[in-house]
Amino acid sequence: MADITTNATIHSFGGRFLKLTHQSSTTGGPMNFTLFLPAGISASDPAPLLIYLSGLTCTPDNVTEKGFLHAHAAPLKLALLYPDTSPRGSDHPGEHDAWDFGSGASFYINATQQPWAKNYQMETYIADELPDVVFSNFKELDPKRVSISGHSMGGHGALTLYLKNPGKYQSVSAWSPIANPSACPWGEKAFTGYLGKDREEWKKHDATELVKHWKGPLKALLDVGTGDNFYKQRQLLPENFAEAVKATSIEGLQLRYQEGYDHSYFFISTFGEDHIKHHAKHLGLL
Ligand SMILES: N[C@@H](CCC(=O)N[C@@H](CS)C(=O)NCC(=O)O)C(=O)O
Repeated sequence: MADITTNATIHSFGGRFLKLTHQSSTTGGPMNFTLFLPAGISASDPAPLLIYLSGLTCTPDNVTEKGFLHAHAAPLKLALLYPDTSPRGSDHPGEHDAWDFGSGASFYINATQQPWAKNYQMETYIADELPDVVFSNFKELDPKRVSISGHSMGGHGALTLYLKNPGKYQSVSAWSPIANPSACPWGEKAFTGYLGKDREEWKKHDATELVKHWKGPLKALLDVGTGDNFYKQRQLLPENFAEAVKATSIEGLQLRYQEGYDHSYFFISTFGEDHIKHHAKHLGLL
């Protein structure tokens, strides 16, 4: 593990969290991520991997400490990868001033506008570089069985990476995803800053637009809380995604509205078991 630093090893539910840092060639600096390795996996019996992309303001610690996804993943021998939400080593003008843009708010896209284009290359980082680093260093993980999930901005990341890369992920799930970023204030701000003003470019990074071109079943589980203030403020727009799917012949979307639940990790942890089982089924564990 020459190019990865282990900052902490934490035992939980029979497995281990590894809090790790590596030097990324894609983002040009140090990147943190956390890996959960269940007990009883080995190079001869490798575990599939579920990637979880976090939401605005988060580091890998929020889900590690409050998501409890690993409690359900451990007995199924499903490994979990929690990447960071943006590069951390830079200091562009305004990068740390707002909680919904810049650090902690990459939107998991490759920025084309300066200065962000220099290192906010999170799509390539999450889709290509980080899995390569993980699978080359952890032979107890199976590179052929990978699924993706996320929360809020991370739900947008999970849906768009799944839709942009047919066959790369076995299944997708999201809690409270930003499902139509071109049409909500968070997405408009981020896409203008990272991609510029051309709304045609935005469509390439918007799940509600991308899904119109999807072929085959979706293998998607989405949960949204009806008590979520960001849902009420029309930042998430899952209904637009559902309408886009309905206009096609695509099957396999499970969109559930959970009465009274908010945007927090109380919501994520409550439905974590359902999401883990959804992925476990598509990854051949159930
Ligand atoms: N900072 C924002 C809230 C940001 C927020 O809710 N972030 C979500 C993701 S979109 C989150 O998971 N926050 C971290 C946490 O709850 O642990 C505010 O004050 O309204």
